[in-house]
Amino acid sequence: MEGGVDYLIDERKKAQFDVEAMKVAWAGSRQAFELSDRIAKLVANDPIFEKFSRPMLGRKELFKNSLRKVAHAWKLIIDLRLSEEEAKLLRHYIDEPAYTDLQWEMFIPAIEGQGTEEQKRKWLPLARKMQVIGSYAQTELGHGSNVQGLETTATFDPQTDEFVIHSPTLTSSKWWPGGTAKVSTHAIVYARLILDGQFHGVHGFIVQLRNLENHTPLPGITVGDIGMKFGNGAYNTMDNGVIRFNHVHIPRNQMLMRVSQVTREGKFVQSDVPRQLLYGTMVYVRQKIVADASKALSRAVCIATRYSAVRRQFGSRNGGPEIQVIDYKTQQSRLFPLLASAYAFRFVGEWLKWLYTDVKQRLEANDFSTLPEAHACTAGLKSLTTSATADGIEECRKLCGGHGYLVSSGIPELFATYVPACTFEGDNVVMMLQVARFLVKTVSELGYKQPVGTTAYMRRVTALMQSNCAVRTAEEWLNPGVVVEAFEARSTRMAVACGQRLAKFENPEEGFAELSADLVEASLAHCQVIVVSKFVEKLQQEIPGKGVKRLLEVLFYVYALFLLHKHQGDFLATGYLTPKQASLANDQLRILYSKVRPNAIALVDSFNHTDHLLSSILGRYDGNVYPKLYEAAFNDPFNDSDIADGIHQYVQPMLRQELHSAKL
Ligand SMILES: CCCCCCCC/C=C\CCC/C=C/C(=O)SCCNC(=O)CCNC(=O)[C@H](O)C(C)(C)COP(=O)(O)OP(=O)(O)OC[C@H]1O[C@@H](n2cnc3c(N)ncnc32)[C@H](O)[C@@H]1OP(=O)(O)O
Ligand SMILES: Cc1cc2nc3c(=O)[nH]c(=O)nc-3n(C[C@H](O)[C@H](O)[C@H](O)COP(=O)(O)OP(=O)(O)OC[C@H]3O[C@@H](n4cnc5c(N)ncnc54)[C@H](O)[C@@H]3O)c2cc1C
Repeated sequence: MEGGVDYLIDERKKAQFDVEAMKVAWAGSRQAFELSDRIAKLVANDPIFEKFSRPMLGRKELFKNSLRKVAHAWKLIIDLRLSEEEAKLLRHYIDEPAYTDLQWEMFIPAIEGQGTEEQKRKWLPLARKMQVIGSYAQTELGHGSNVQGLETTATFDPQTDEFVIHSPTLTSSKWWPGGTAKVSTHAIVYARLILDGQFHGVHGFIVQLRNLENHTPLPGITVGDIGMKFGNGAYNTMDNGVIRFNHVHIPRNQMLMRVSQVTREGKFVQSDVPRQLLYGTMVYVRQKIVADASKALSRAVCIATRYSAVRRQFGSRNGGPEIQVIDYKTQQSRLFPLLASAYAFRFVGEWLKWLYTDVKQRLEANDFSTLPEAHACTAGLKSLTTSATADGIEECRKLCGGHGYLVSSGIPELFATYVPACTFEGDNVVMMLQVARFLVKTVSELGYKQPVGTTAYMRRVTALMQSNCAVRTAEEWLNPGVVVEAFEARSTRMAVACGQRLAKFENPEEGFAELSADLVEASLAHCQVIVVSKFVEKLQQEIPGKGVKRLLEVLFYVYALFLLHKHQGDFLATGYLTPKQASLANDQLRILYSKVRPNAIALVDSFNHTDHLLSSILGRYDGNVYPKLYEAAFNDPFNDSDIADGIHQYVQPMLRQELHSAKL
């Protein structure tokens, strides 16, 4: 048999649940499913959005092609009168990082969150109609994580009622802002506010970068691209830029002034709004990144699962077919936890979106009480989900053996595009240290203040510190209460232990720095409590469709017990579990894998990914892998001719022993 078509047809027949209903559960609602299905097909059927050849293009061609796609998408948005939600889905399915990501996900949200009503009235309509194109210029050559360490200055000139934006050093050059090198006409530039020689913190300023008529940089602005990034194609469709300002004047009313204001006289006015709101755009994007993690992980898992069902190695009996690699327990123990993680991240992403919407409404009404919790959750979950997704994509590559390394598997480009998510919008370790600050504070207040929100479980600190797990059989692990309590006890014990060790330091900041590696582990444990609990909350809702809830329960246990197995050192060291109980959890995990196995293909079909989005021969819906791999090899432009450029010049002289006289 040449291809794998028959394997996937048989696999689909094994499903023990209603795949169409699972698609709805994955999408969140029937309406969400229909919307995204419609937009996915719109993109897949439009030849302008073709992306298979992307990794073969040179940088300039790649970039120009990306500009063409954006322009075509904008035309579709106008012609088809797409809503903002549909337009966002369109960008997602086009699947190409571009300046519009910054426009819609950073520039506009920054003005919405940090601008005054007057500023919003002026700038938002222009930006929403794409009459100005904006980016987010915070990071500099010398500082990214340490925002308070930024060096760009914004000095108020009372004579002209303007700010003077200046890059005083090489390291103050803005470095990384996407969309900036070649496209954006404006940027939100973060700079140190200087009034009458005094520093008043870092603030955001709307700075025009280019002439709107001819697109040339304005006087005093030096701008360019920072160079090729990791991987071919991938993030190289984006023009990440460097900007240097030489005393650039902007009107006073272009400082984003919701948090603090500068008066005509040059006086600094601090409103009741906390200064952390200046970081609000990052909170918004971190939440988006969490919601997006399941999309990226599910793509890789879909490819690896379909291919694992097609691929056969060893074990042929009496000349019969060999074993499908998906039937190897080792393959299942690597693949199925990732499949379960995709579902777990989907549900926690949905919850975080809800949390963010709630916080946003509160902030608009000047209620800042839930901001610290929102910051800790978005920072921690951004770190947890992106690290797990990046590692998961790479694991999927290995699960596909040698063919996974081919660009046509779709995995290398997915990995290269995804992996910077571990760094941008806050380095993942730096983000976990923010969670650690929040946890340390929570633990130190336990005696007199009831923890709320995602730390509410720590109200039961005494029970969680003293009681131990009661599981006696592998079957007893199939109880959501038992599983969640194990995660809560481990997290509480790790956080309290950190708190006790910190208390021994005279200088708390010194202690925090010394114990930071342990604090990051405690923060991860807390974030895992959130993911596990939100999965359970999802299962408590009504989930229609034959067998859908049962399968989601199986995936929940796979996710949680896999984590328990992976981190069993923590569970044992904190004394909540015995080695016997940890081993029983692992026994249960093996049983769960065999429950996932017949449903594996149907579970990845439920993501409803089009072949266009996957852009993968290994992950094709029809499983027709081998003929298509063979065909793609010979369609590669490198195979246009049997004799490659350079053969006559460099190889033939060697073969003929004529290298001494060859012109090299
Ligand atoms: C492939 C995935 C695709 C997903 C698609 C999504 C959309 C795509 C859109 C665009 C593509 C991405 C482009 C990338 C853009 C960028 O990367 S922009 C730059 C991002 N930069 C960062 O994230 C910098 C990280 N650093 C910081 O956030 C901060 O500097 C800090 C590390 C938090 C430290 O700040 P600072 O020194 O000022 O603060 P502290 O003294 O530590 O803390 C003071 C108190 O403030 C609290 N805090 C900090 N941050 C926040 C916040 N954001 N909100 C609320 N509160 C905050 C902190 O906890 C302290 O509180 P405490 O005093 O009570 O302890
Ligand atoms: C593809 C991409 C797109 C980007 N787009 C934008 C954009 O549009 N706009 C923008 O402004 N920026 C953008 N950035 C920049 C990005 O936000 C920063 O790179 C990021 O915030 C990390 O900061 P850094 O580079 O300074 O890392 P660093 O902080 O220098 O990190 C280096 C190492 O130091 C460690 N470290 C740093 N501080 C601490 C600490 N306190 N404790 C322990 N360890 C620490 C980190 O964990 C890391 O291992 C982009 C970056 C990338 C890769």
